[in-house]
Amino acid sequence: MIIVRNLSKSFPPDHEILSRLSFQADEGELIALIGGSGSGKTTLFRCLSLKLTWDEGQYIYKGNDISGVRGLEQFKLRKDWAFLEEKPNLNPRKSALKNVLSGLFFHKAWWRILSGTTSGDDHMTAMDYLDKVGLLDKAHDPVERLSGGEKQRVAIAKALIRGAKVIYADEPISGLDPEAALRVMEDLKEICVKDKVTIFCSLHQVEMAEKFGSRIWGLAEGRLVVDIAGRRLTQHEKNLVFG
Ligand SMILES: Nc1ncnc2c1ncn2[C@@H]1O[C@H](COP(=O)(O)OP(=O)(O)OP(=O)(O)O)[C@@H](O)[C@H]1O
Repeated sequence: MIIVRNLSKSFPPDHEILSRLSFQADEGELIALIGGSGSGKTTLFRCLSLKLTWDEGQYIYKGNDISGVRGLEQFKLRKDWAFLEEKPNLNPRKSALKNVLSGLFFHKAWWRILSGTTSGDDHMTAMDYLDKVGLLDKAHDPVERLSGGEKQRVAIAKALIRGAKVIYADEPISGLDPEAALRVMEDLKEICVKDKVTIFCSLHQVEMAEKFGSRIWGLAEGRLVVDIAGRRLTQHEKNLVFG
């Protein structure tokens, strides 16, 4: 589904962050990305979601070479992708339901956008996605009253209602208590398996990567030093990633 060859990215004046990365990611995979602080995990996700331009490299998505796409083509592609930030990008004063529905903005008829109305079908679909992430009973609560893990799960439901085929989750469980972290990871895993969404998930906790990753990538000094099927890492592999 995604093939990348020789992706490089530097920041001025001469700070190379990603160095000739090559990999493949298939539909329905949960790729757990581990690496020390500053190893380039966020930069990699921002490059893959075309939020950052690439210095070099070839990018194949669903069989099409999208290296260097711009403008409308880039906009269309980005509709396939969702970016989950460590602090979810939600409107705190609006309800969980309204936040999920806002994911449909680009799918709505113009008159519904202007009138601020929602169809019954959209409403039911949003409720279905909230149910999927276990938040049906919080649908009408303002997001500012939800816990960190619940906010993250609202963001997941919003990504799903948009029809995201690929989700970049940048440290989605950072700062969550163990139980909330587990629930977020279980939701992400389930949508990989059931909805065949491909998820890239950066994590600081190696055990979470081992438990949930169908693949584990390790990034160190701009290079992909580990690329294995999900399992316990050997001490040697941990040393490669964390030094
Ligand atoms: N816009 C930018 N301009 C210059 N340098 C940047 C920019 N964005 C990131 N960097 C640098 O790139 C390096 C990698 O940053 P990045 O945020 O990708 O790392 P990370 O692995 O996600 O780190 P962490 O785990 O701490 O979040 C860091 O040294 C950072 O300072």
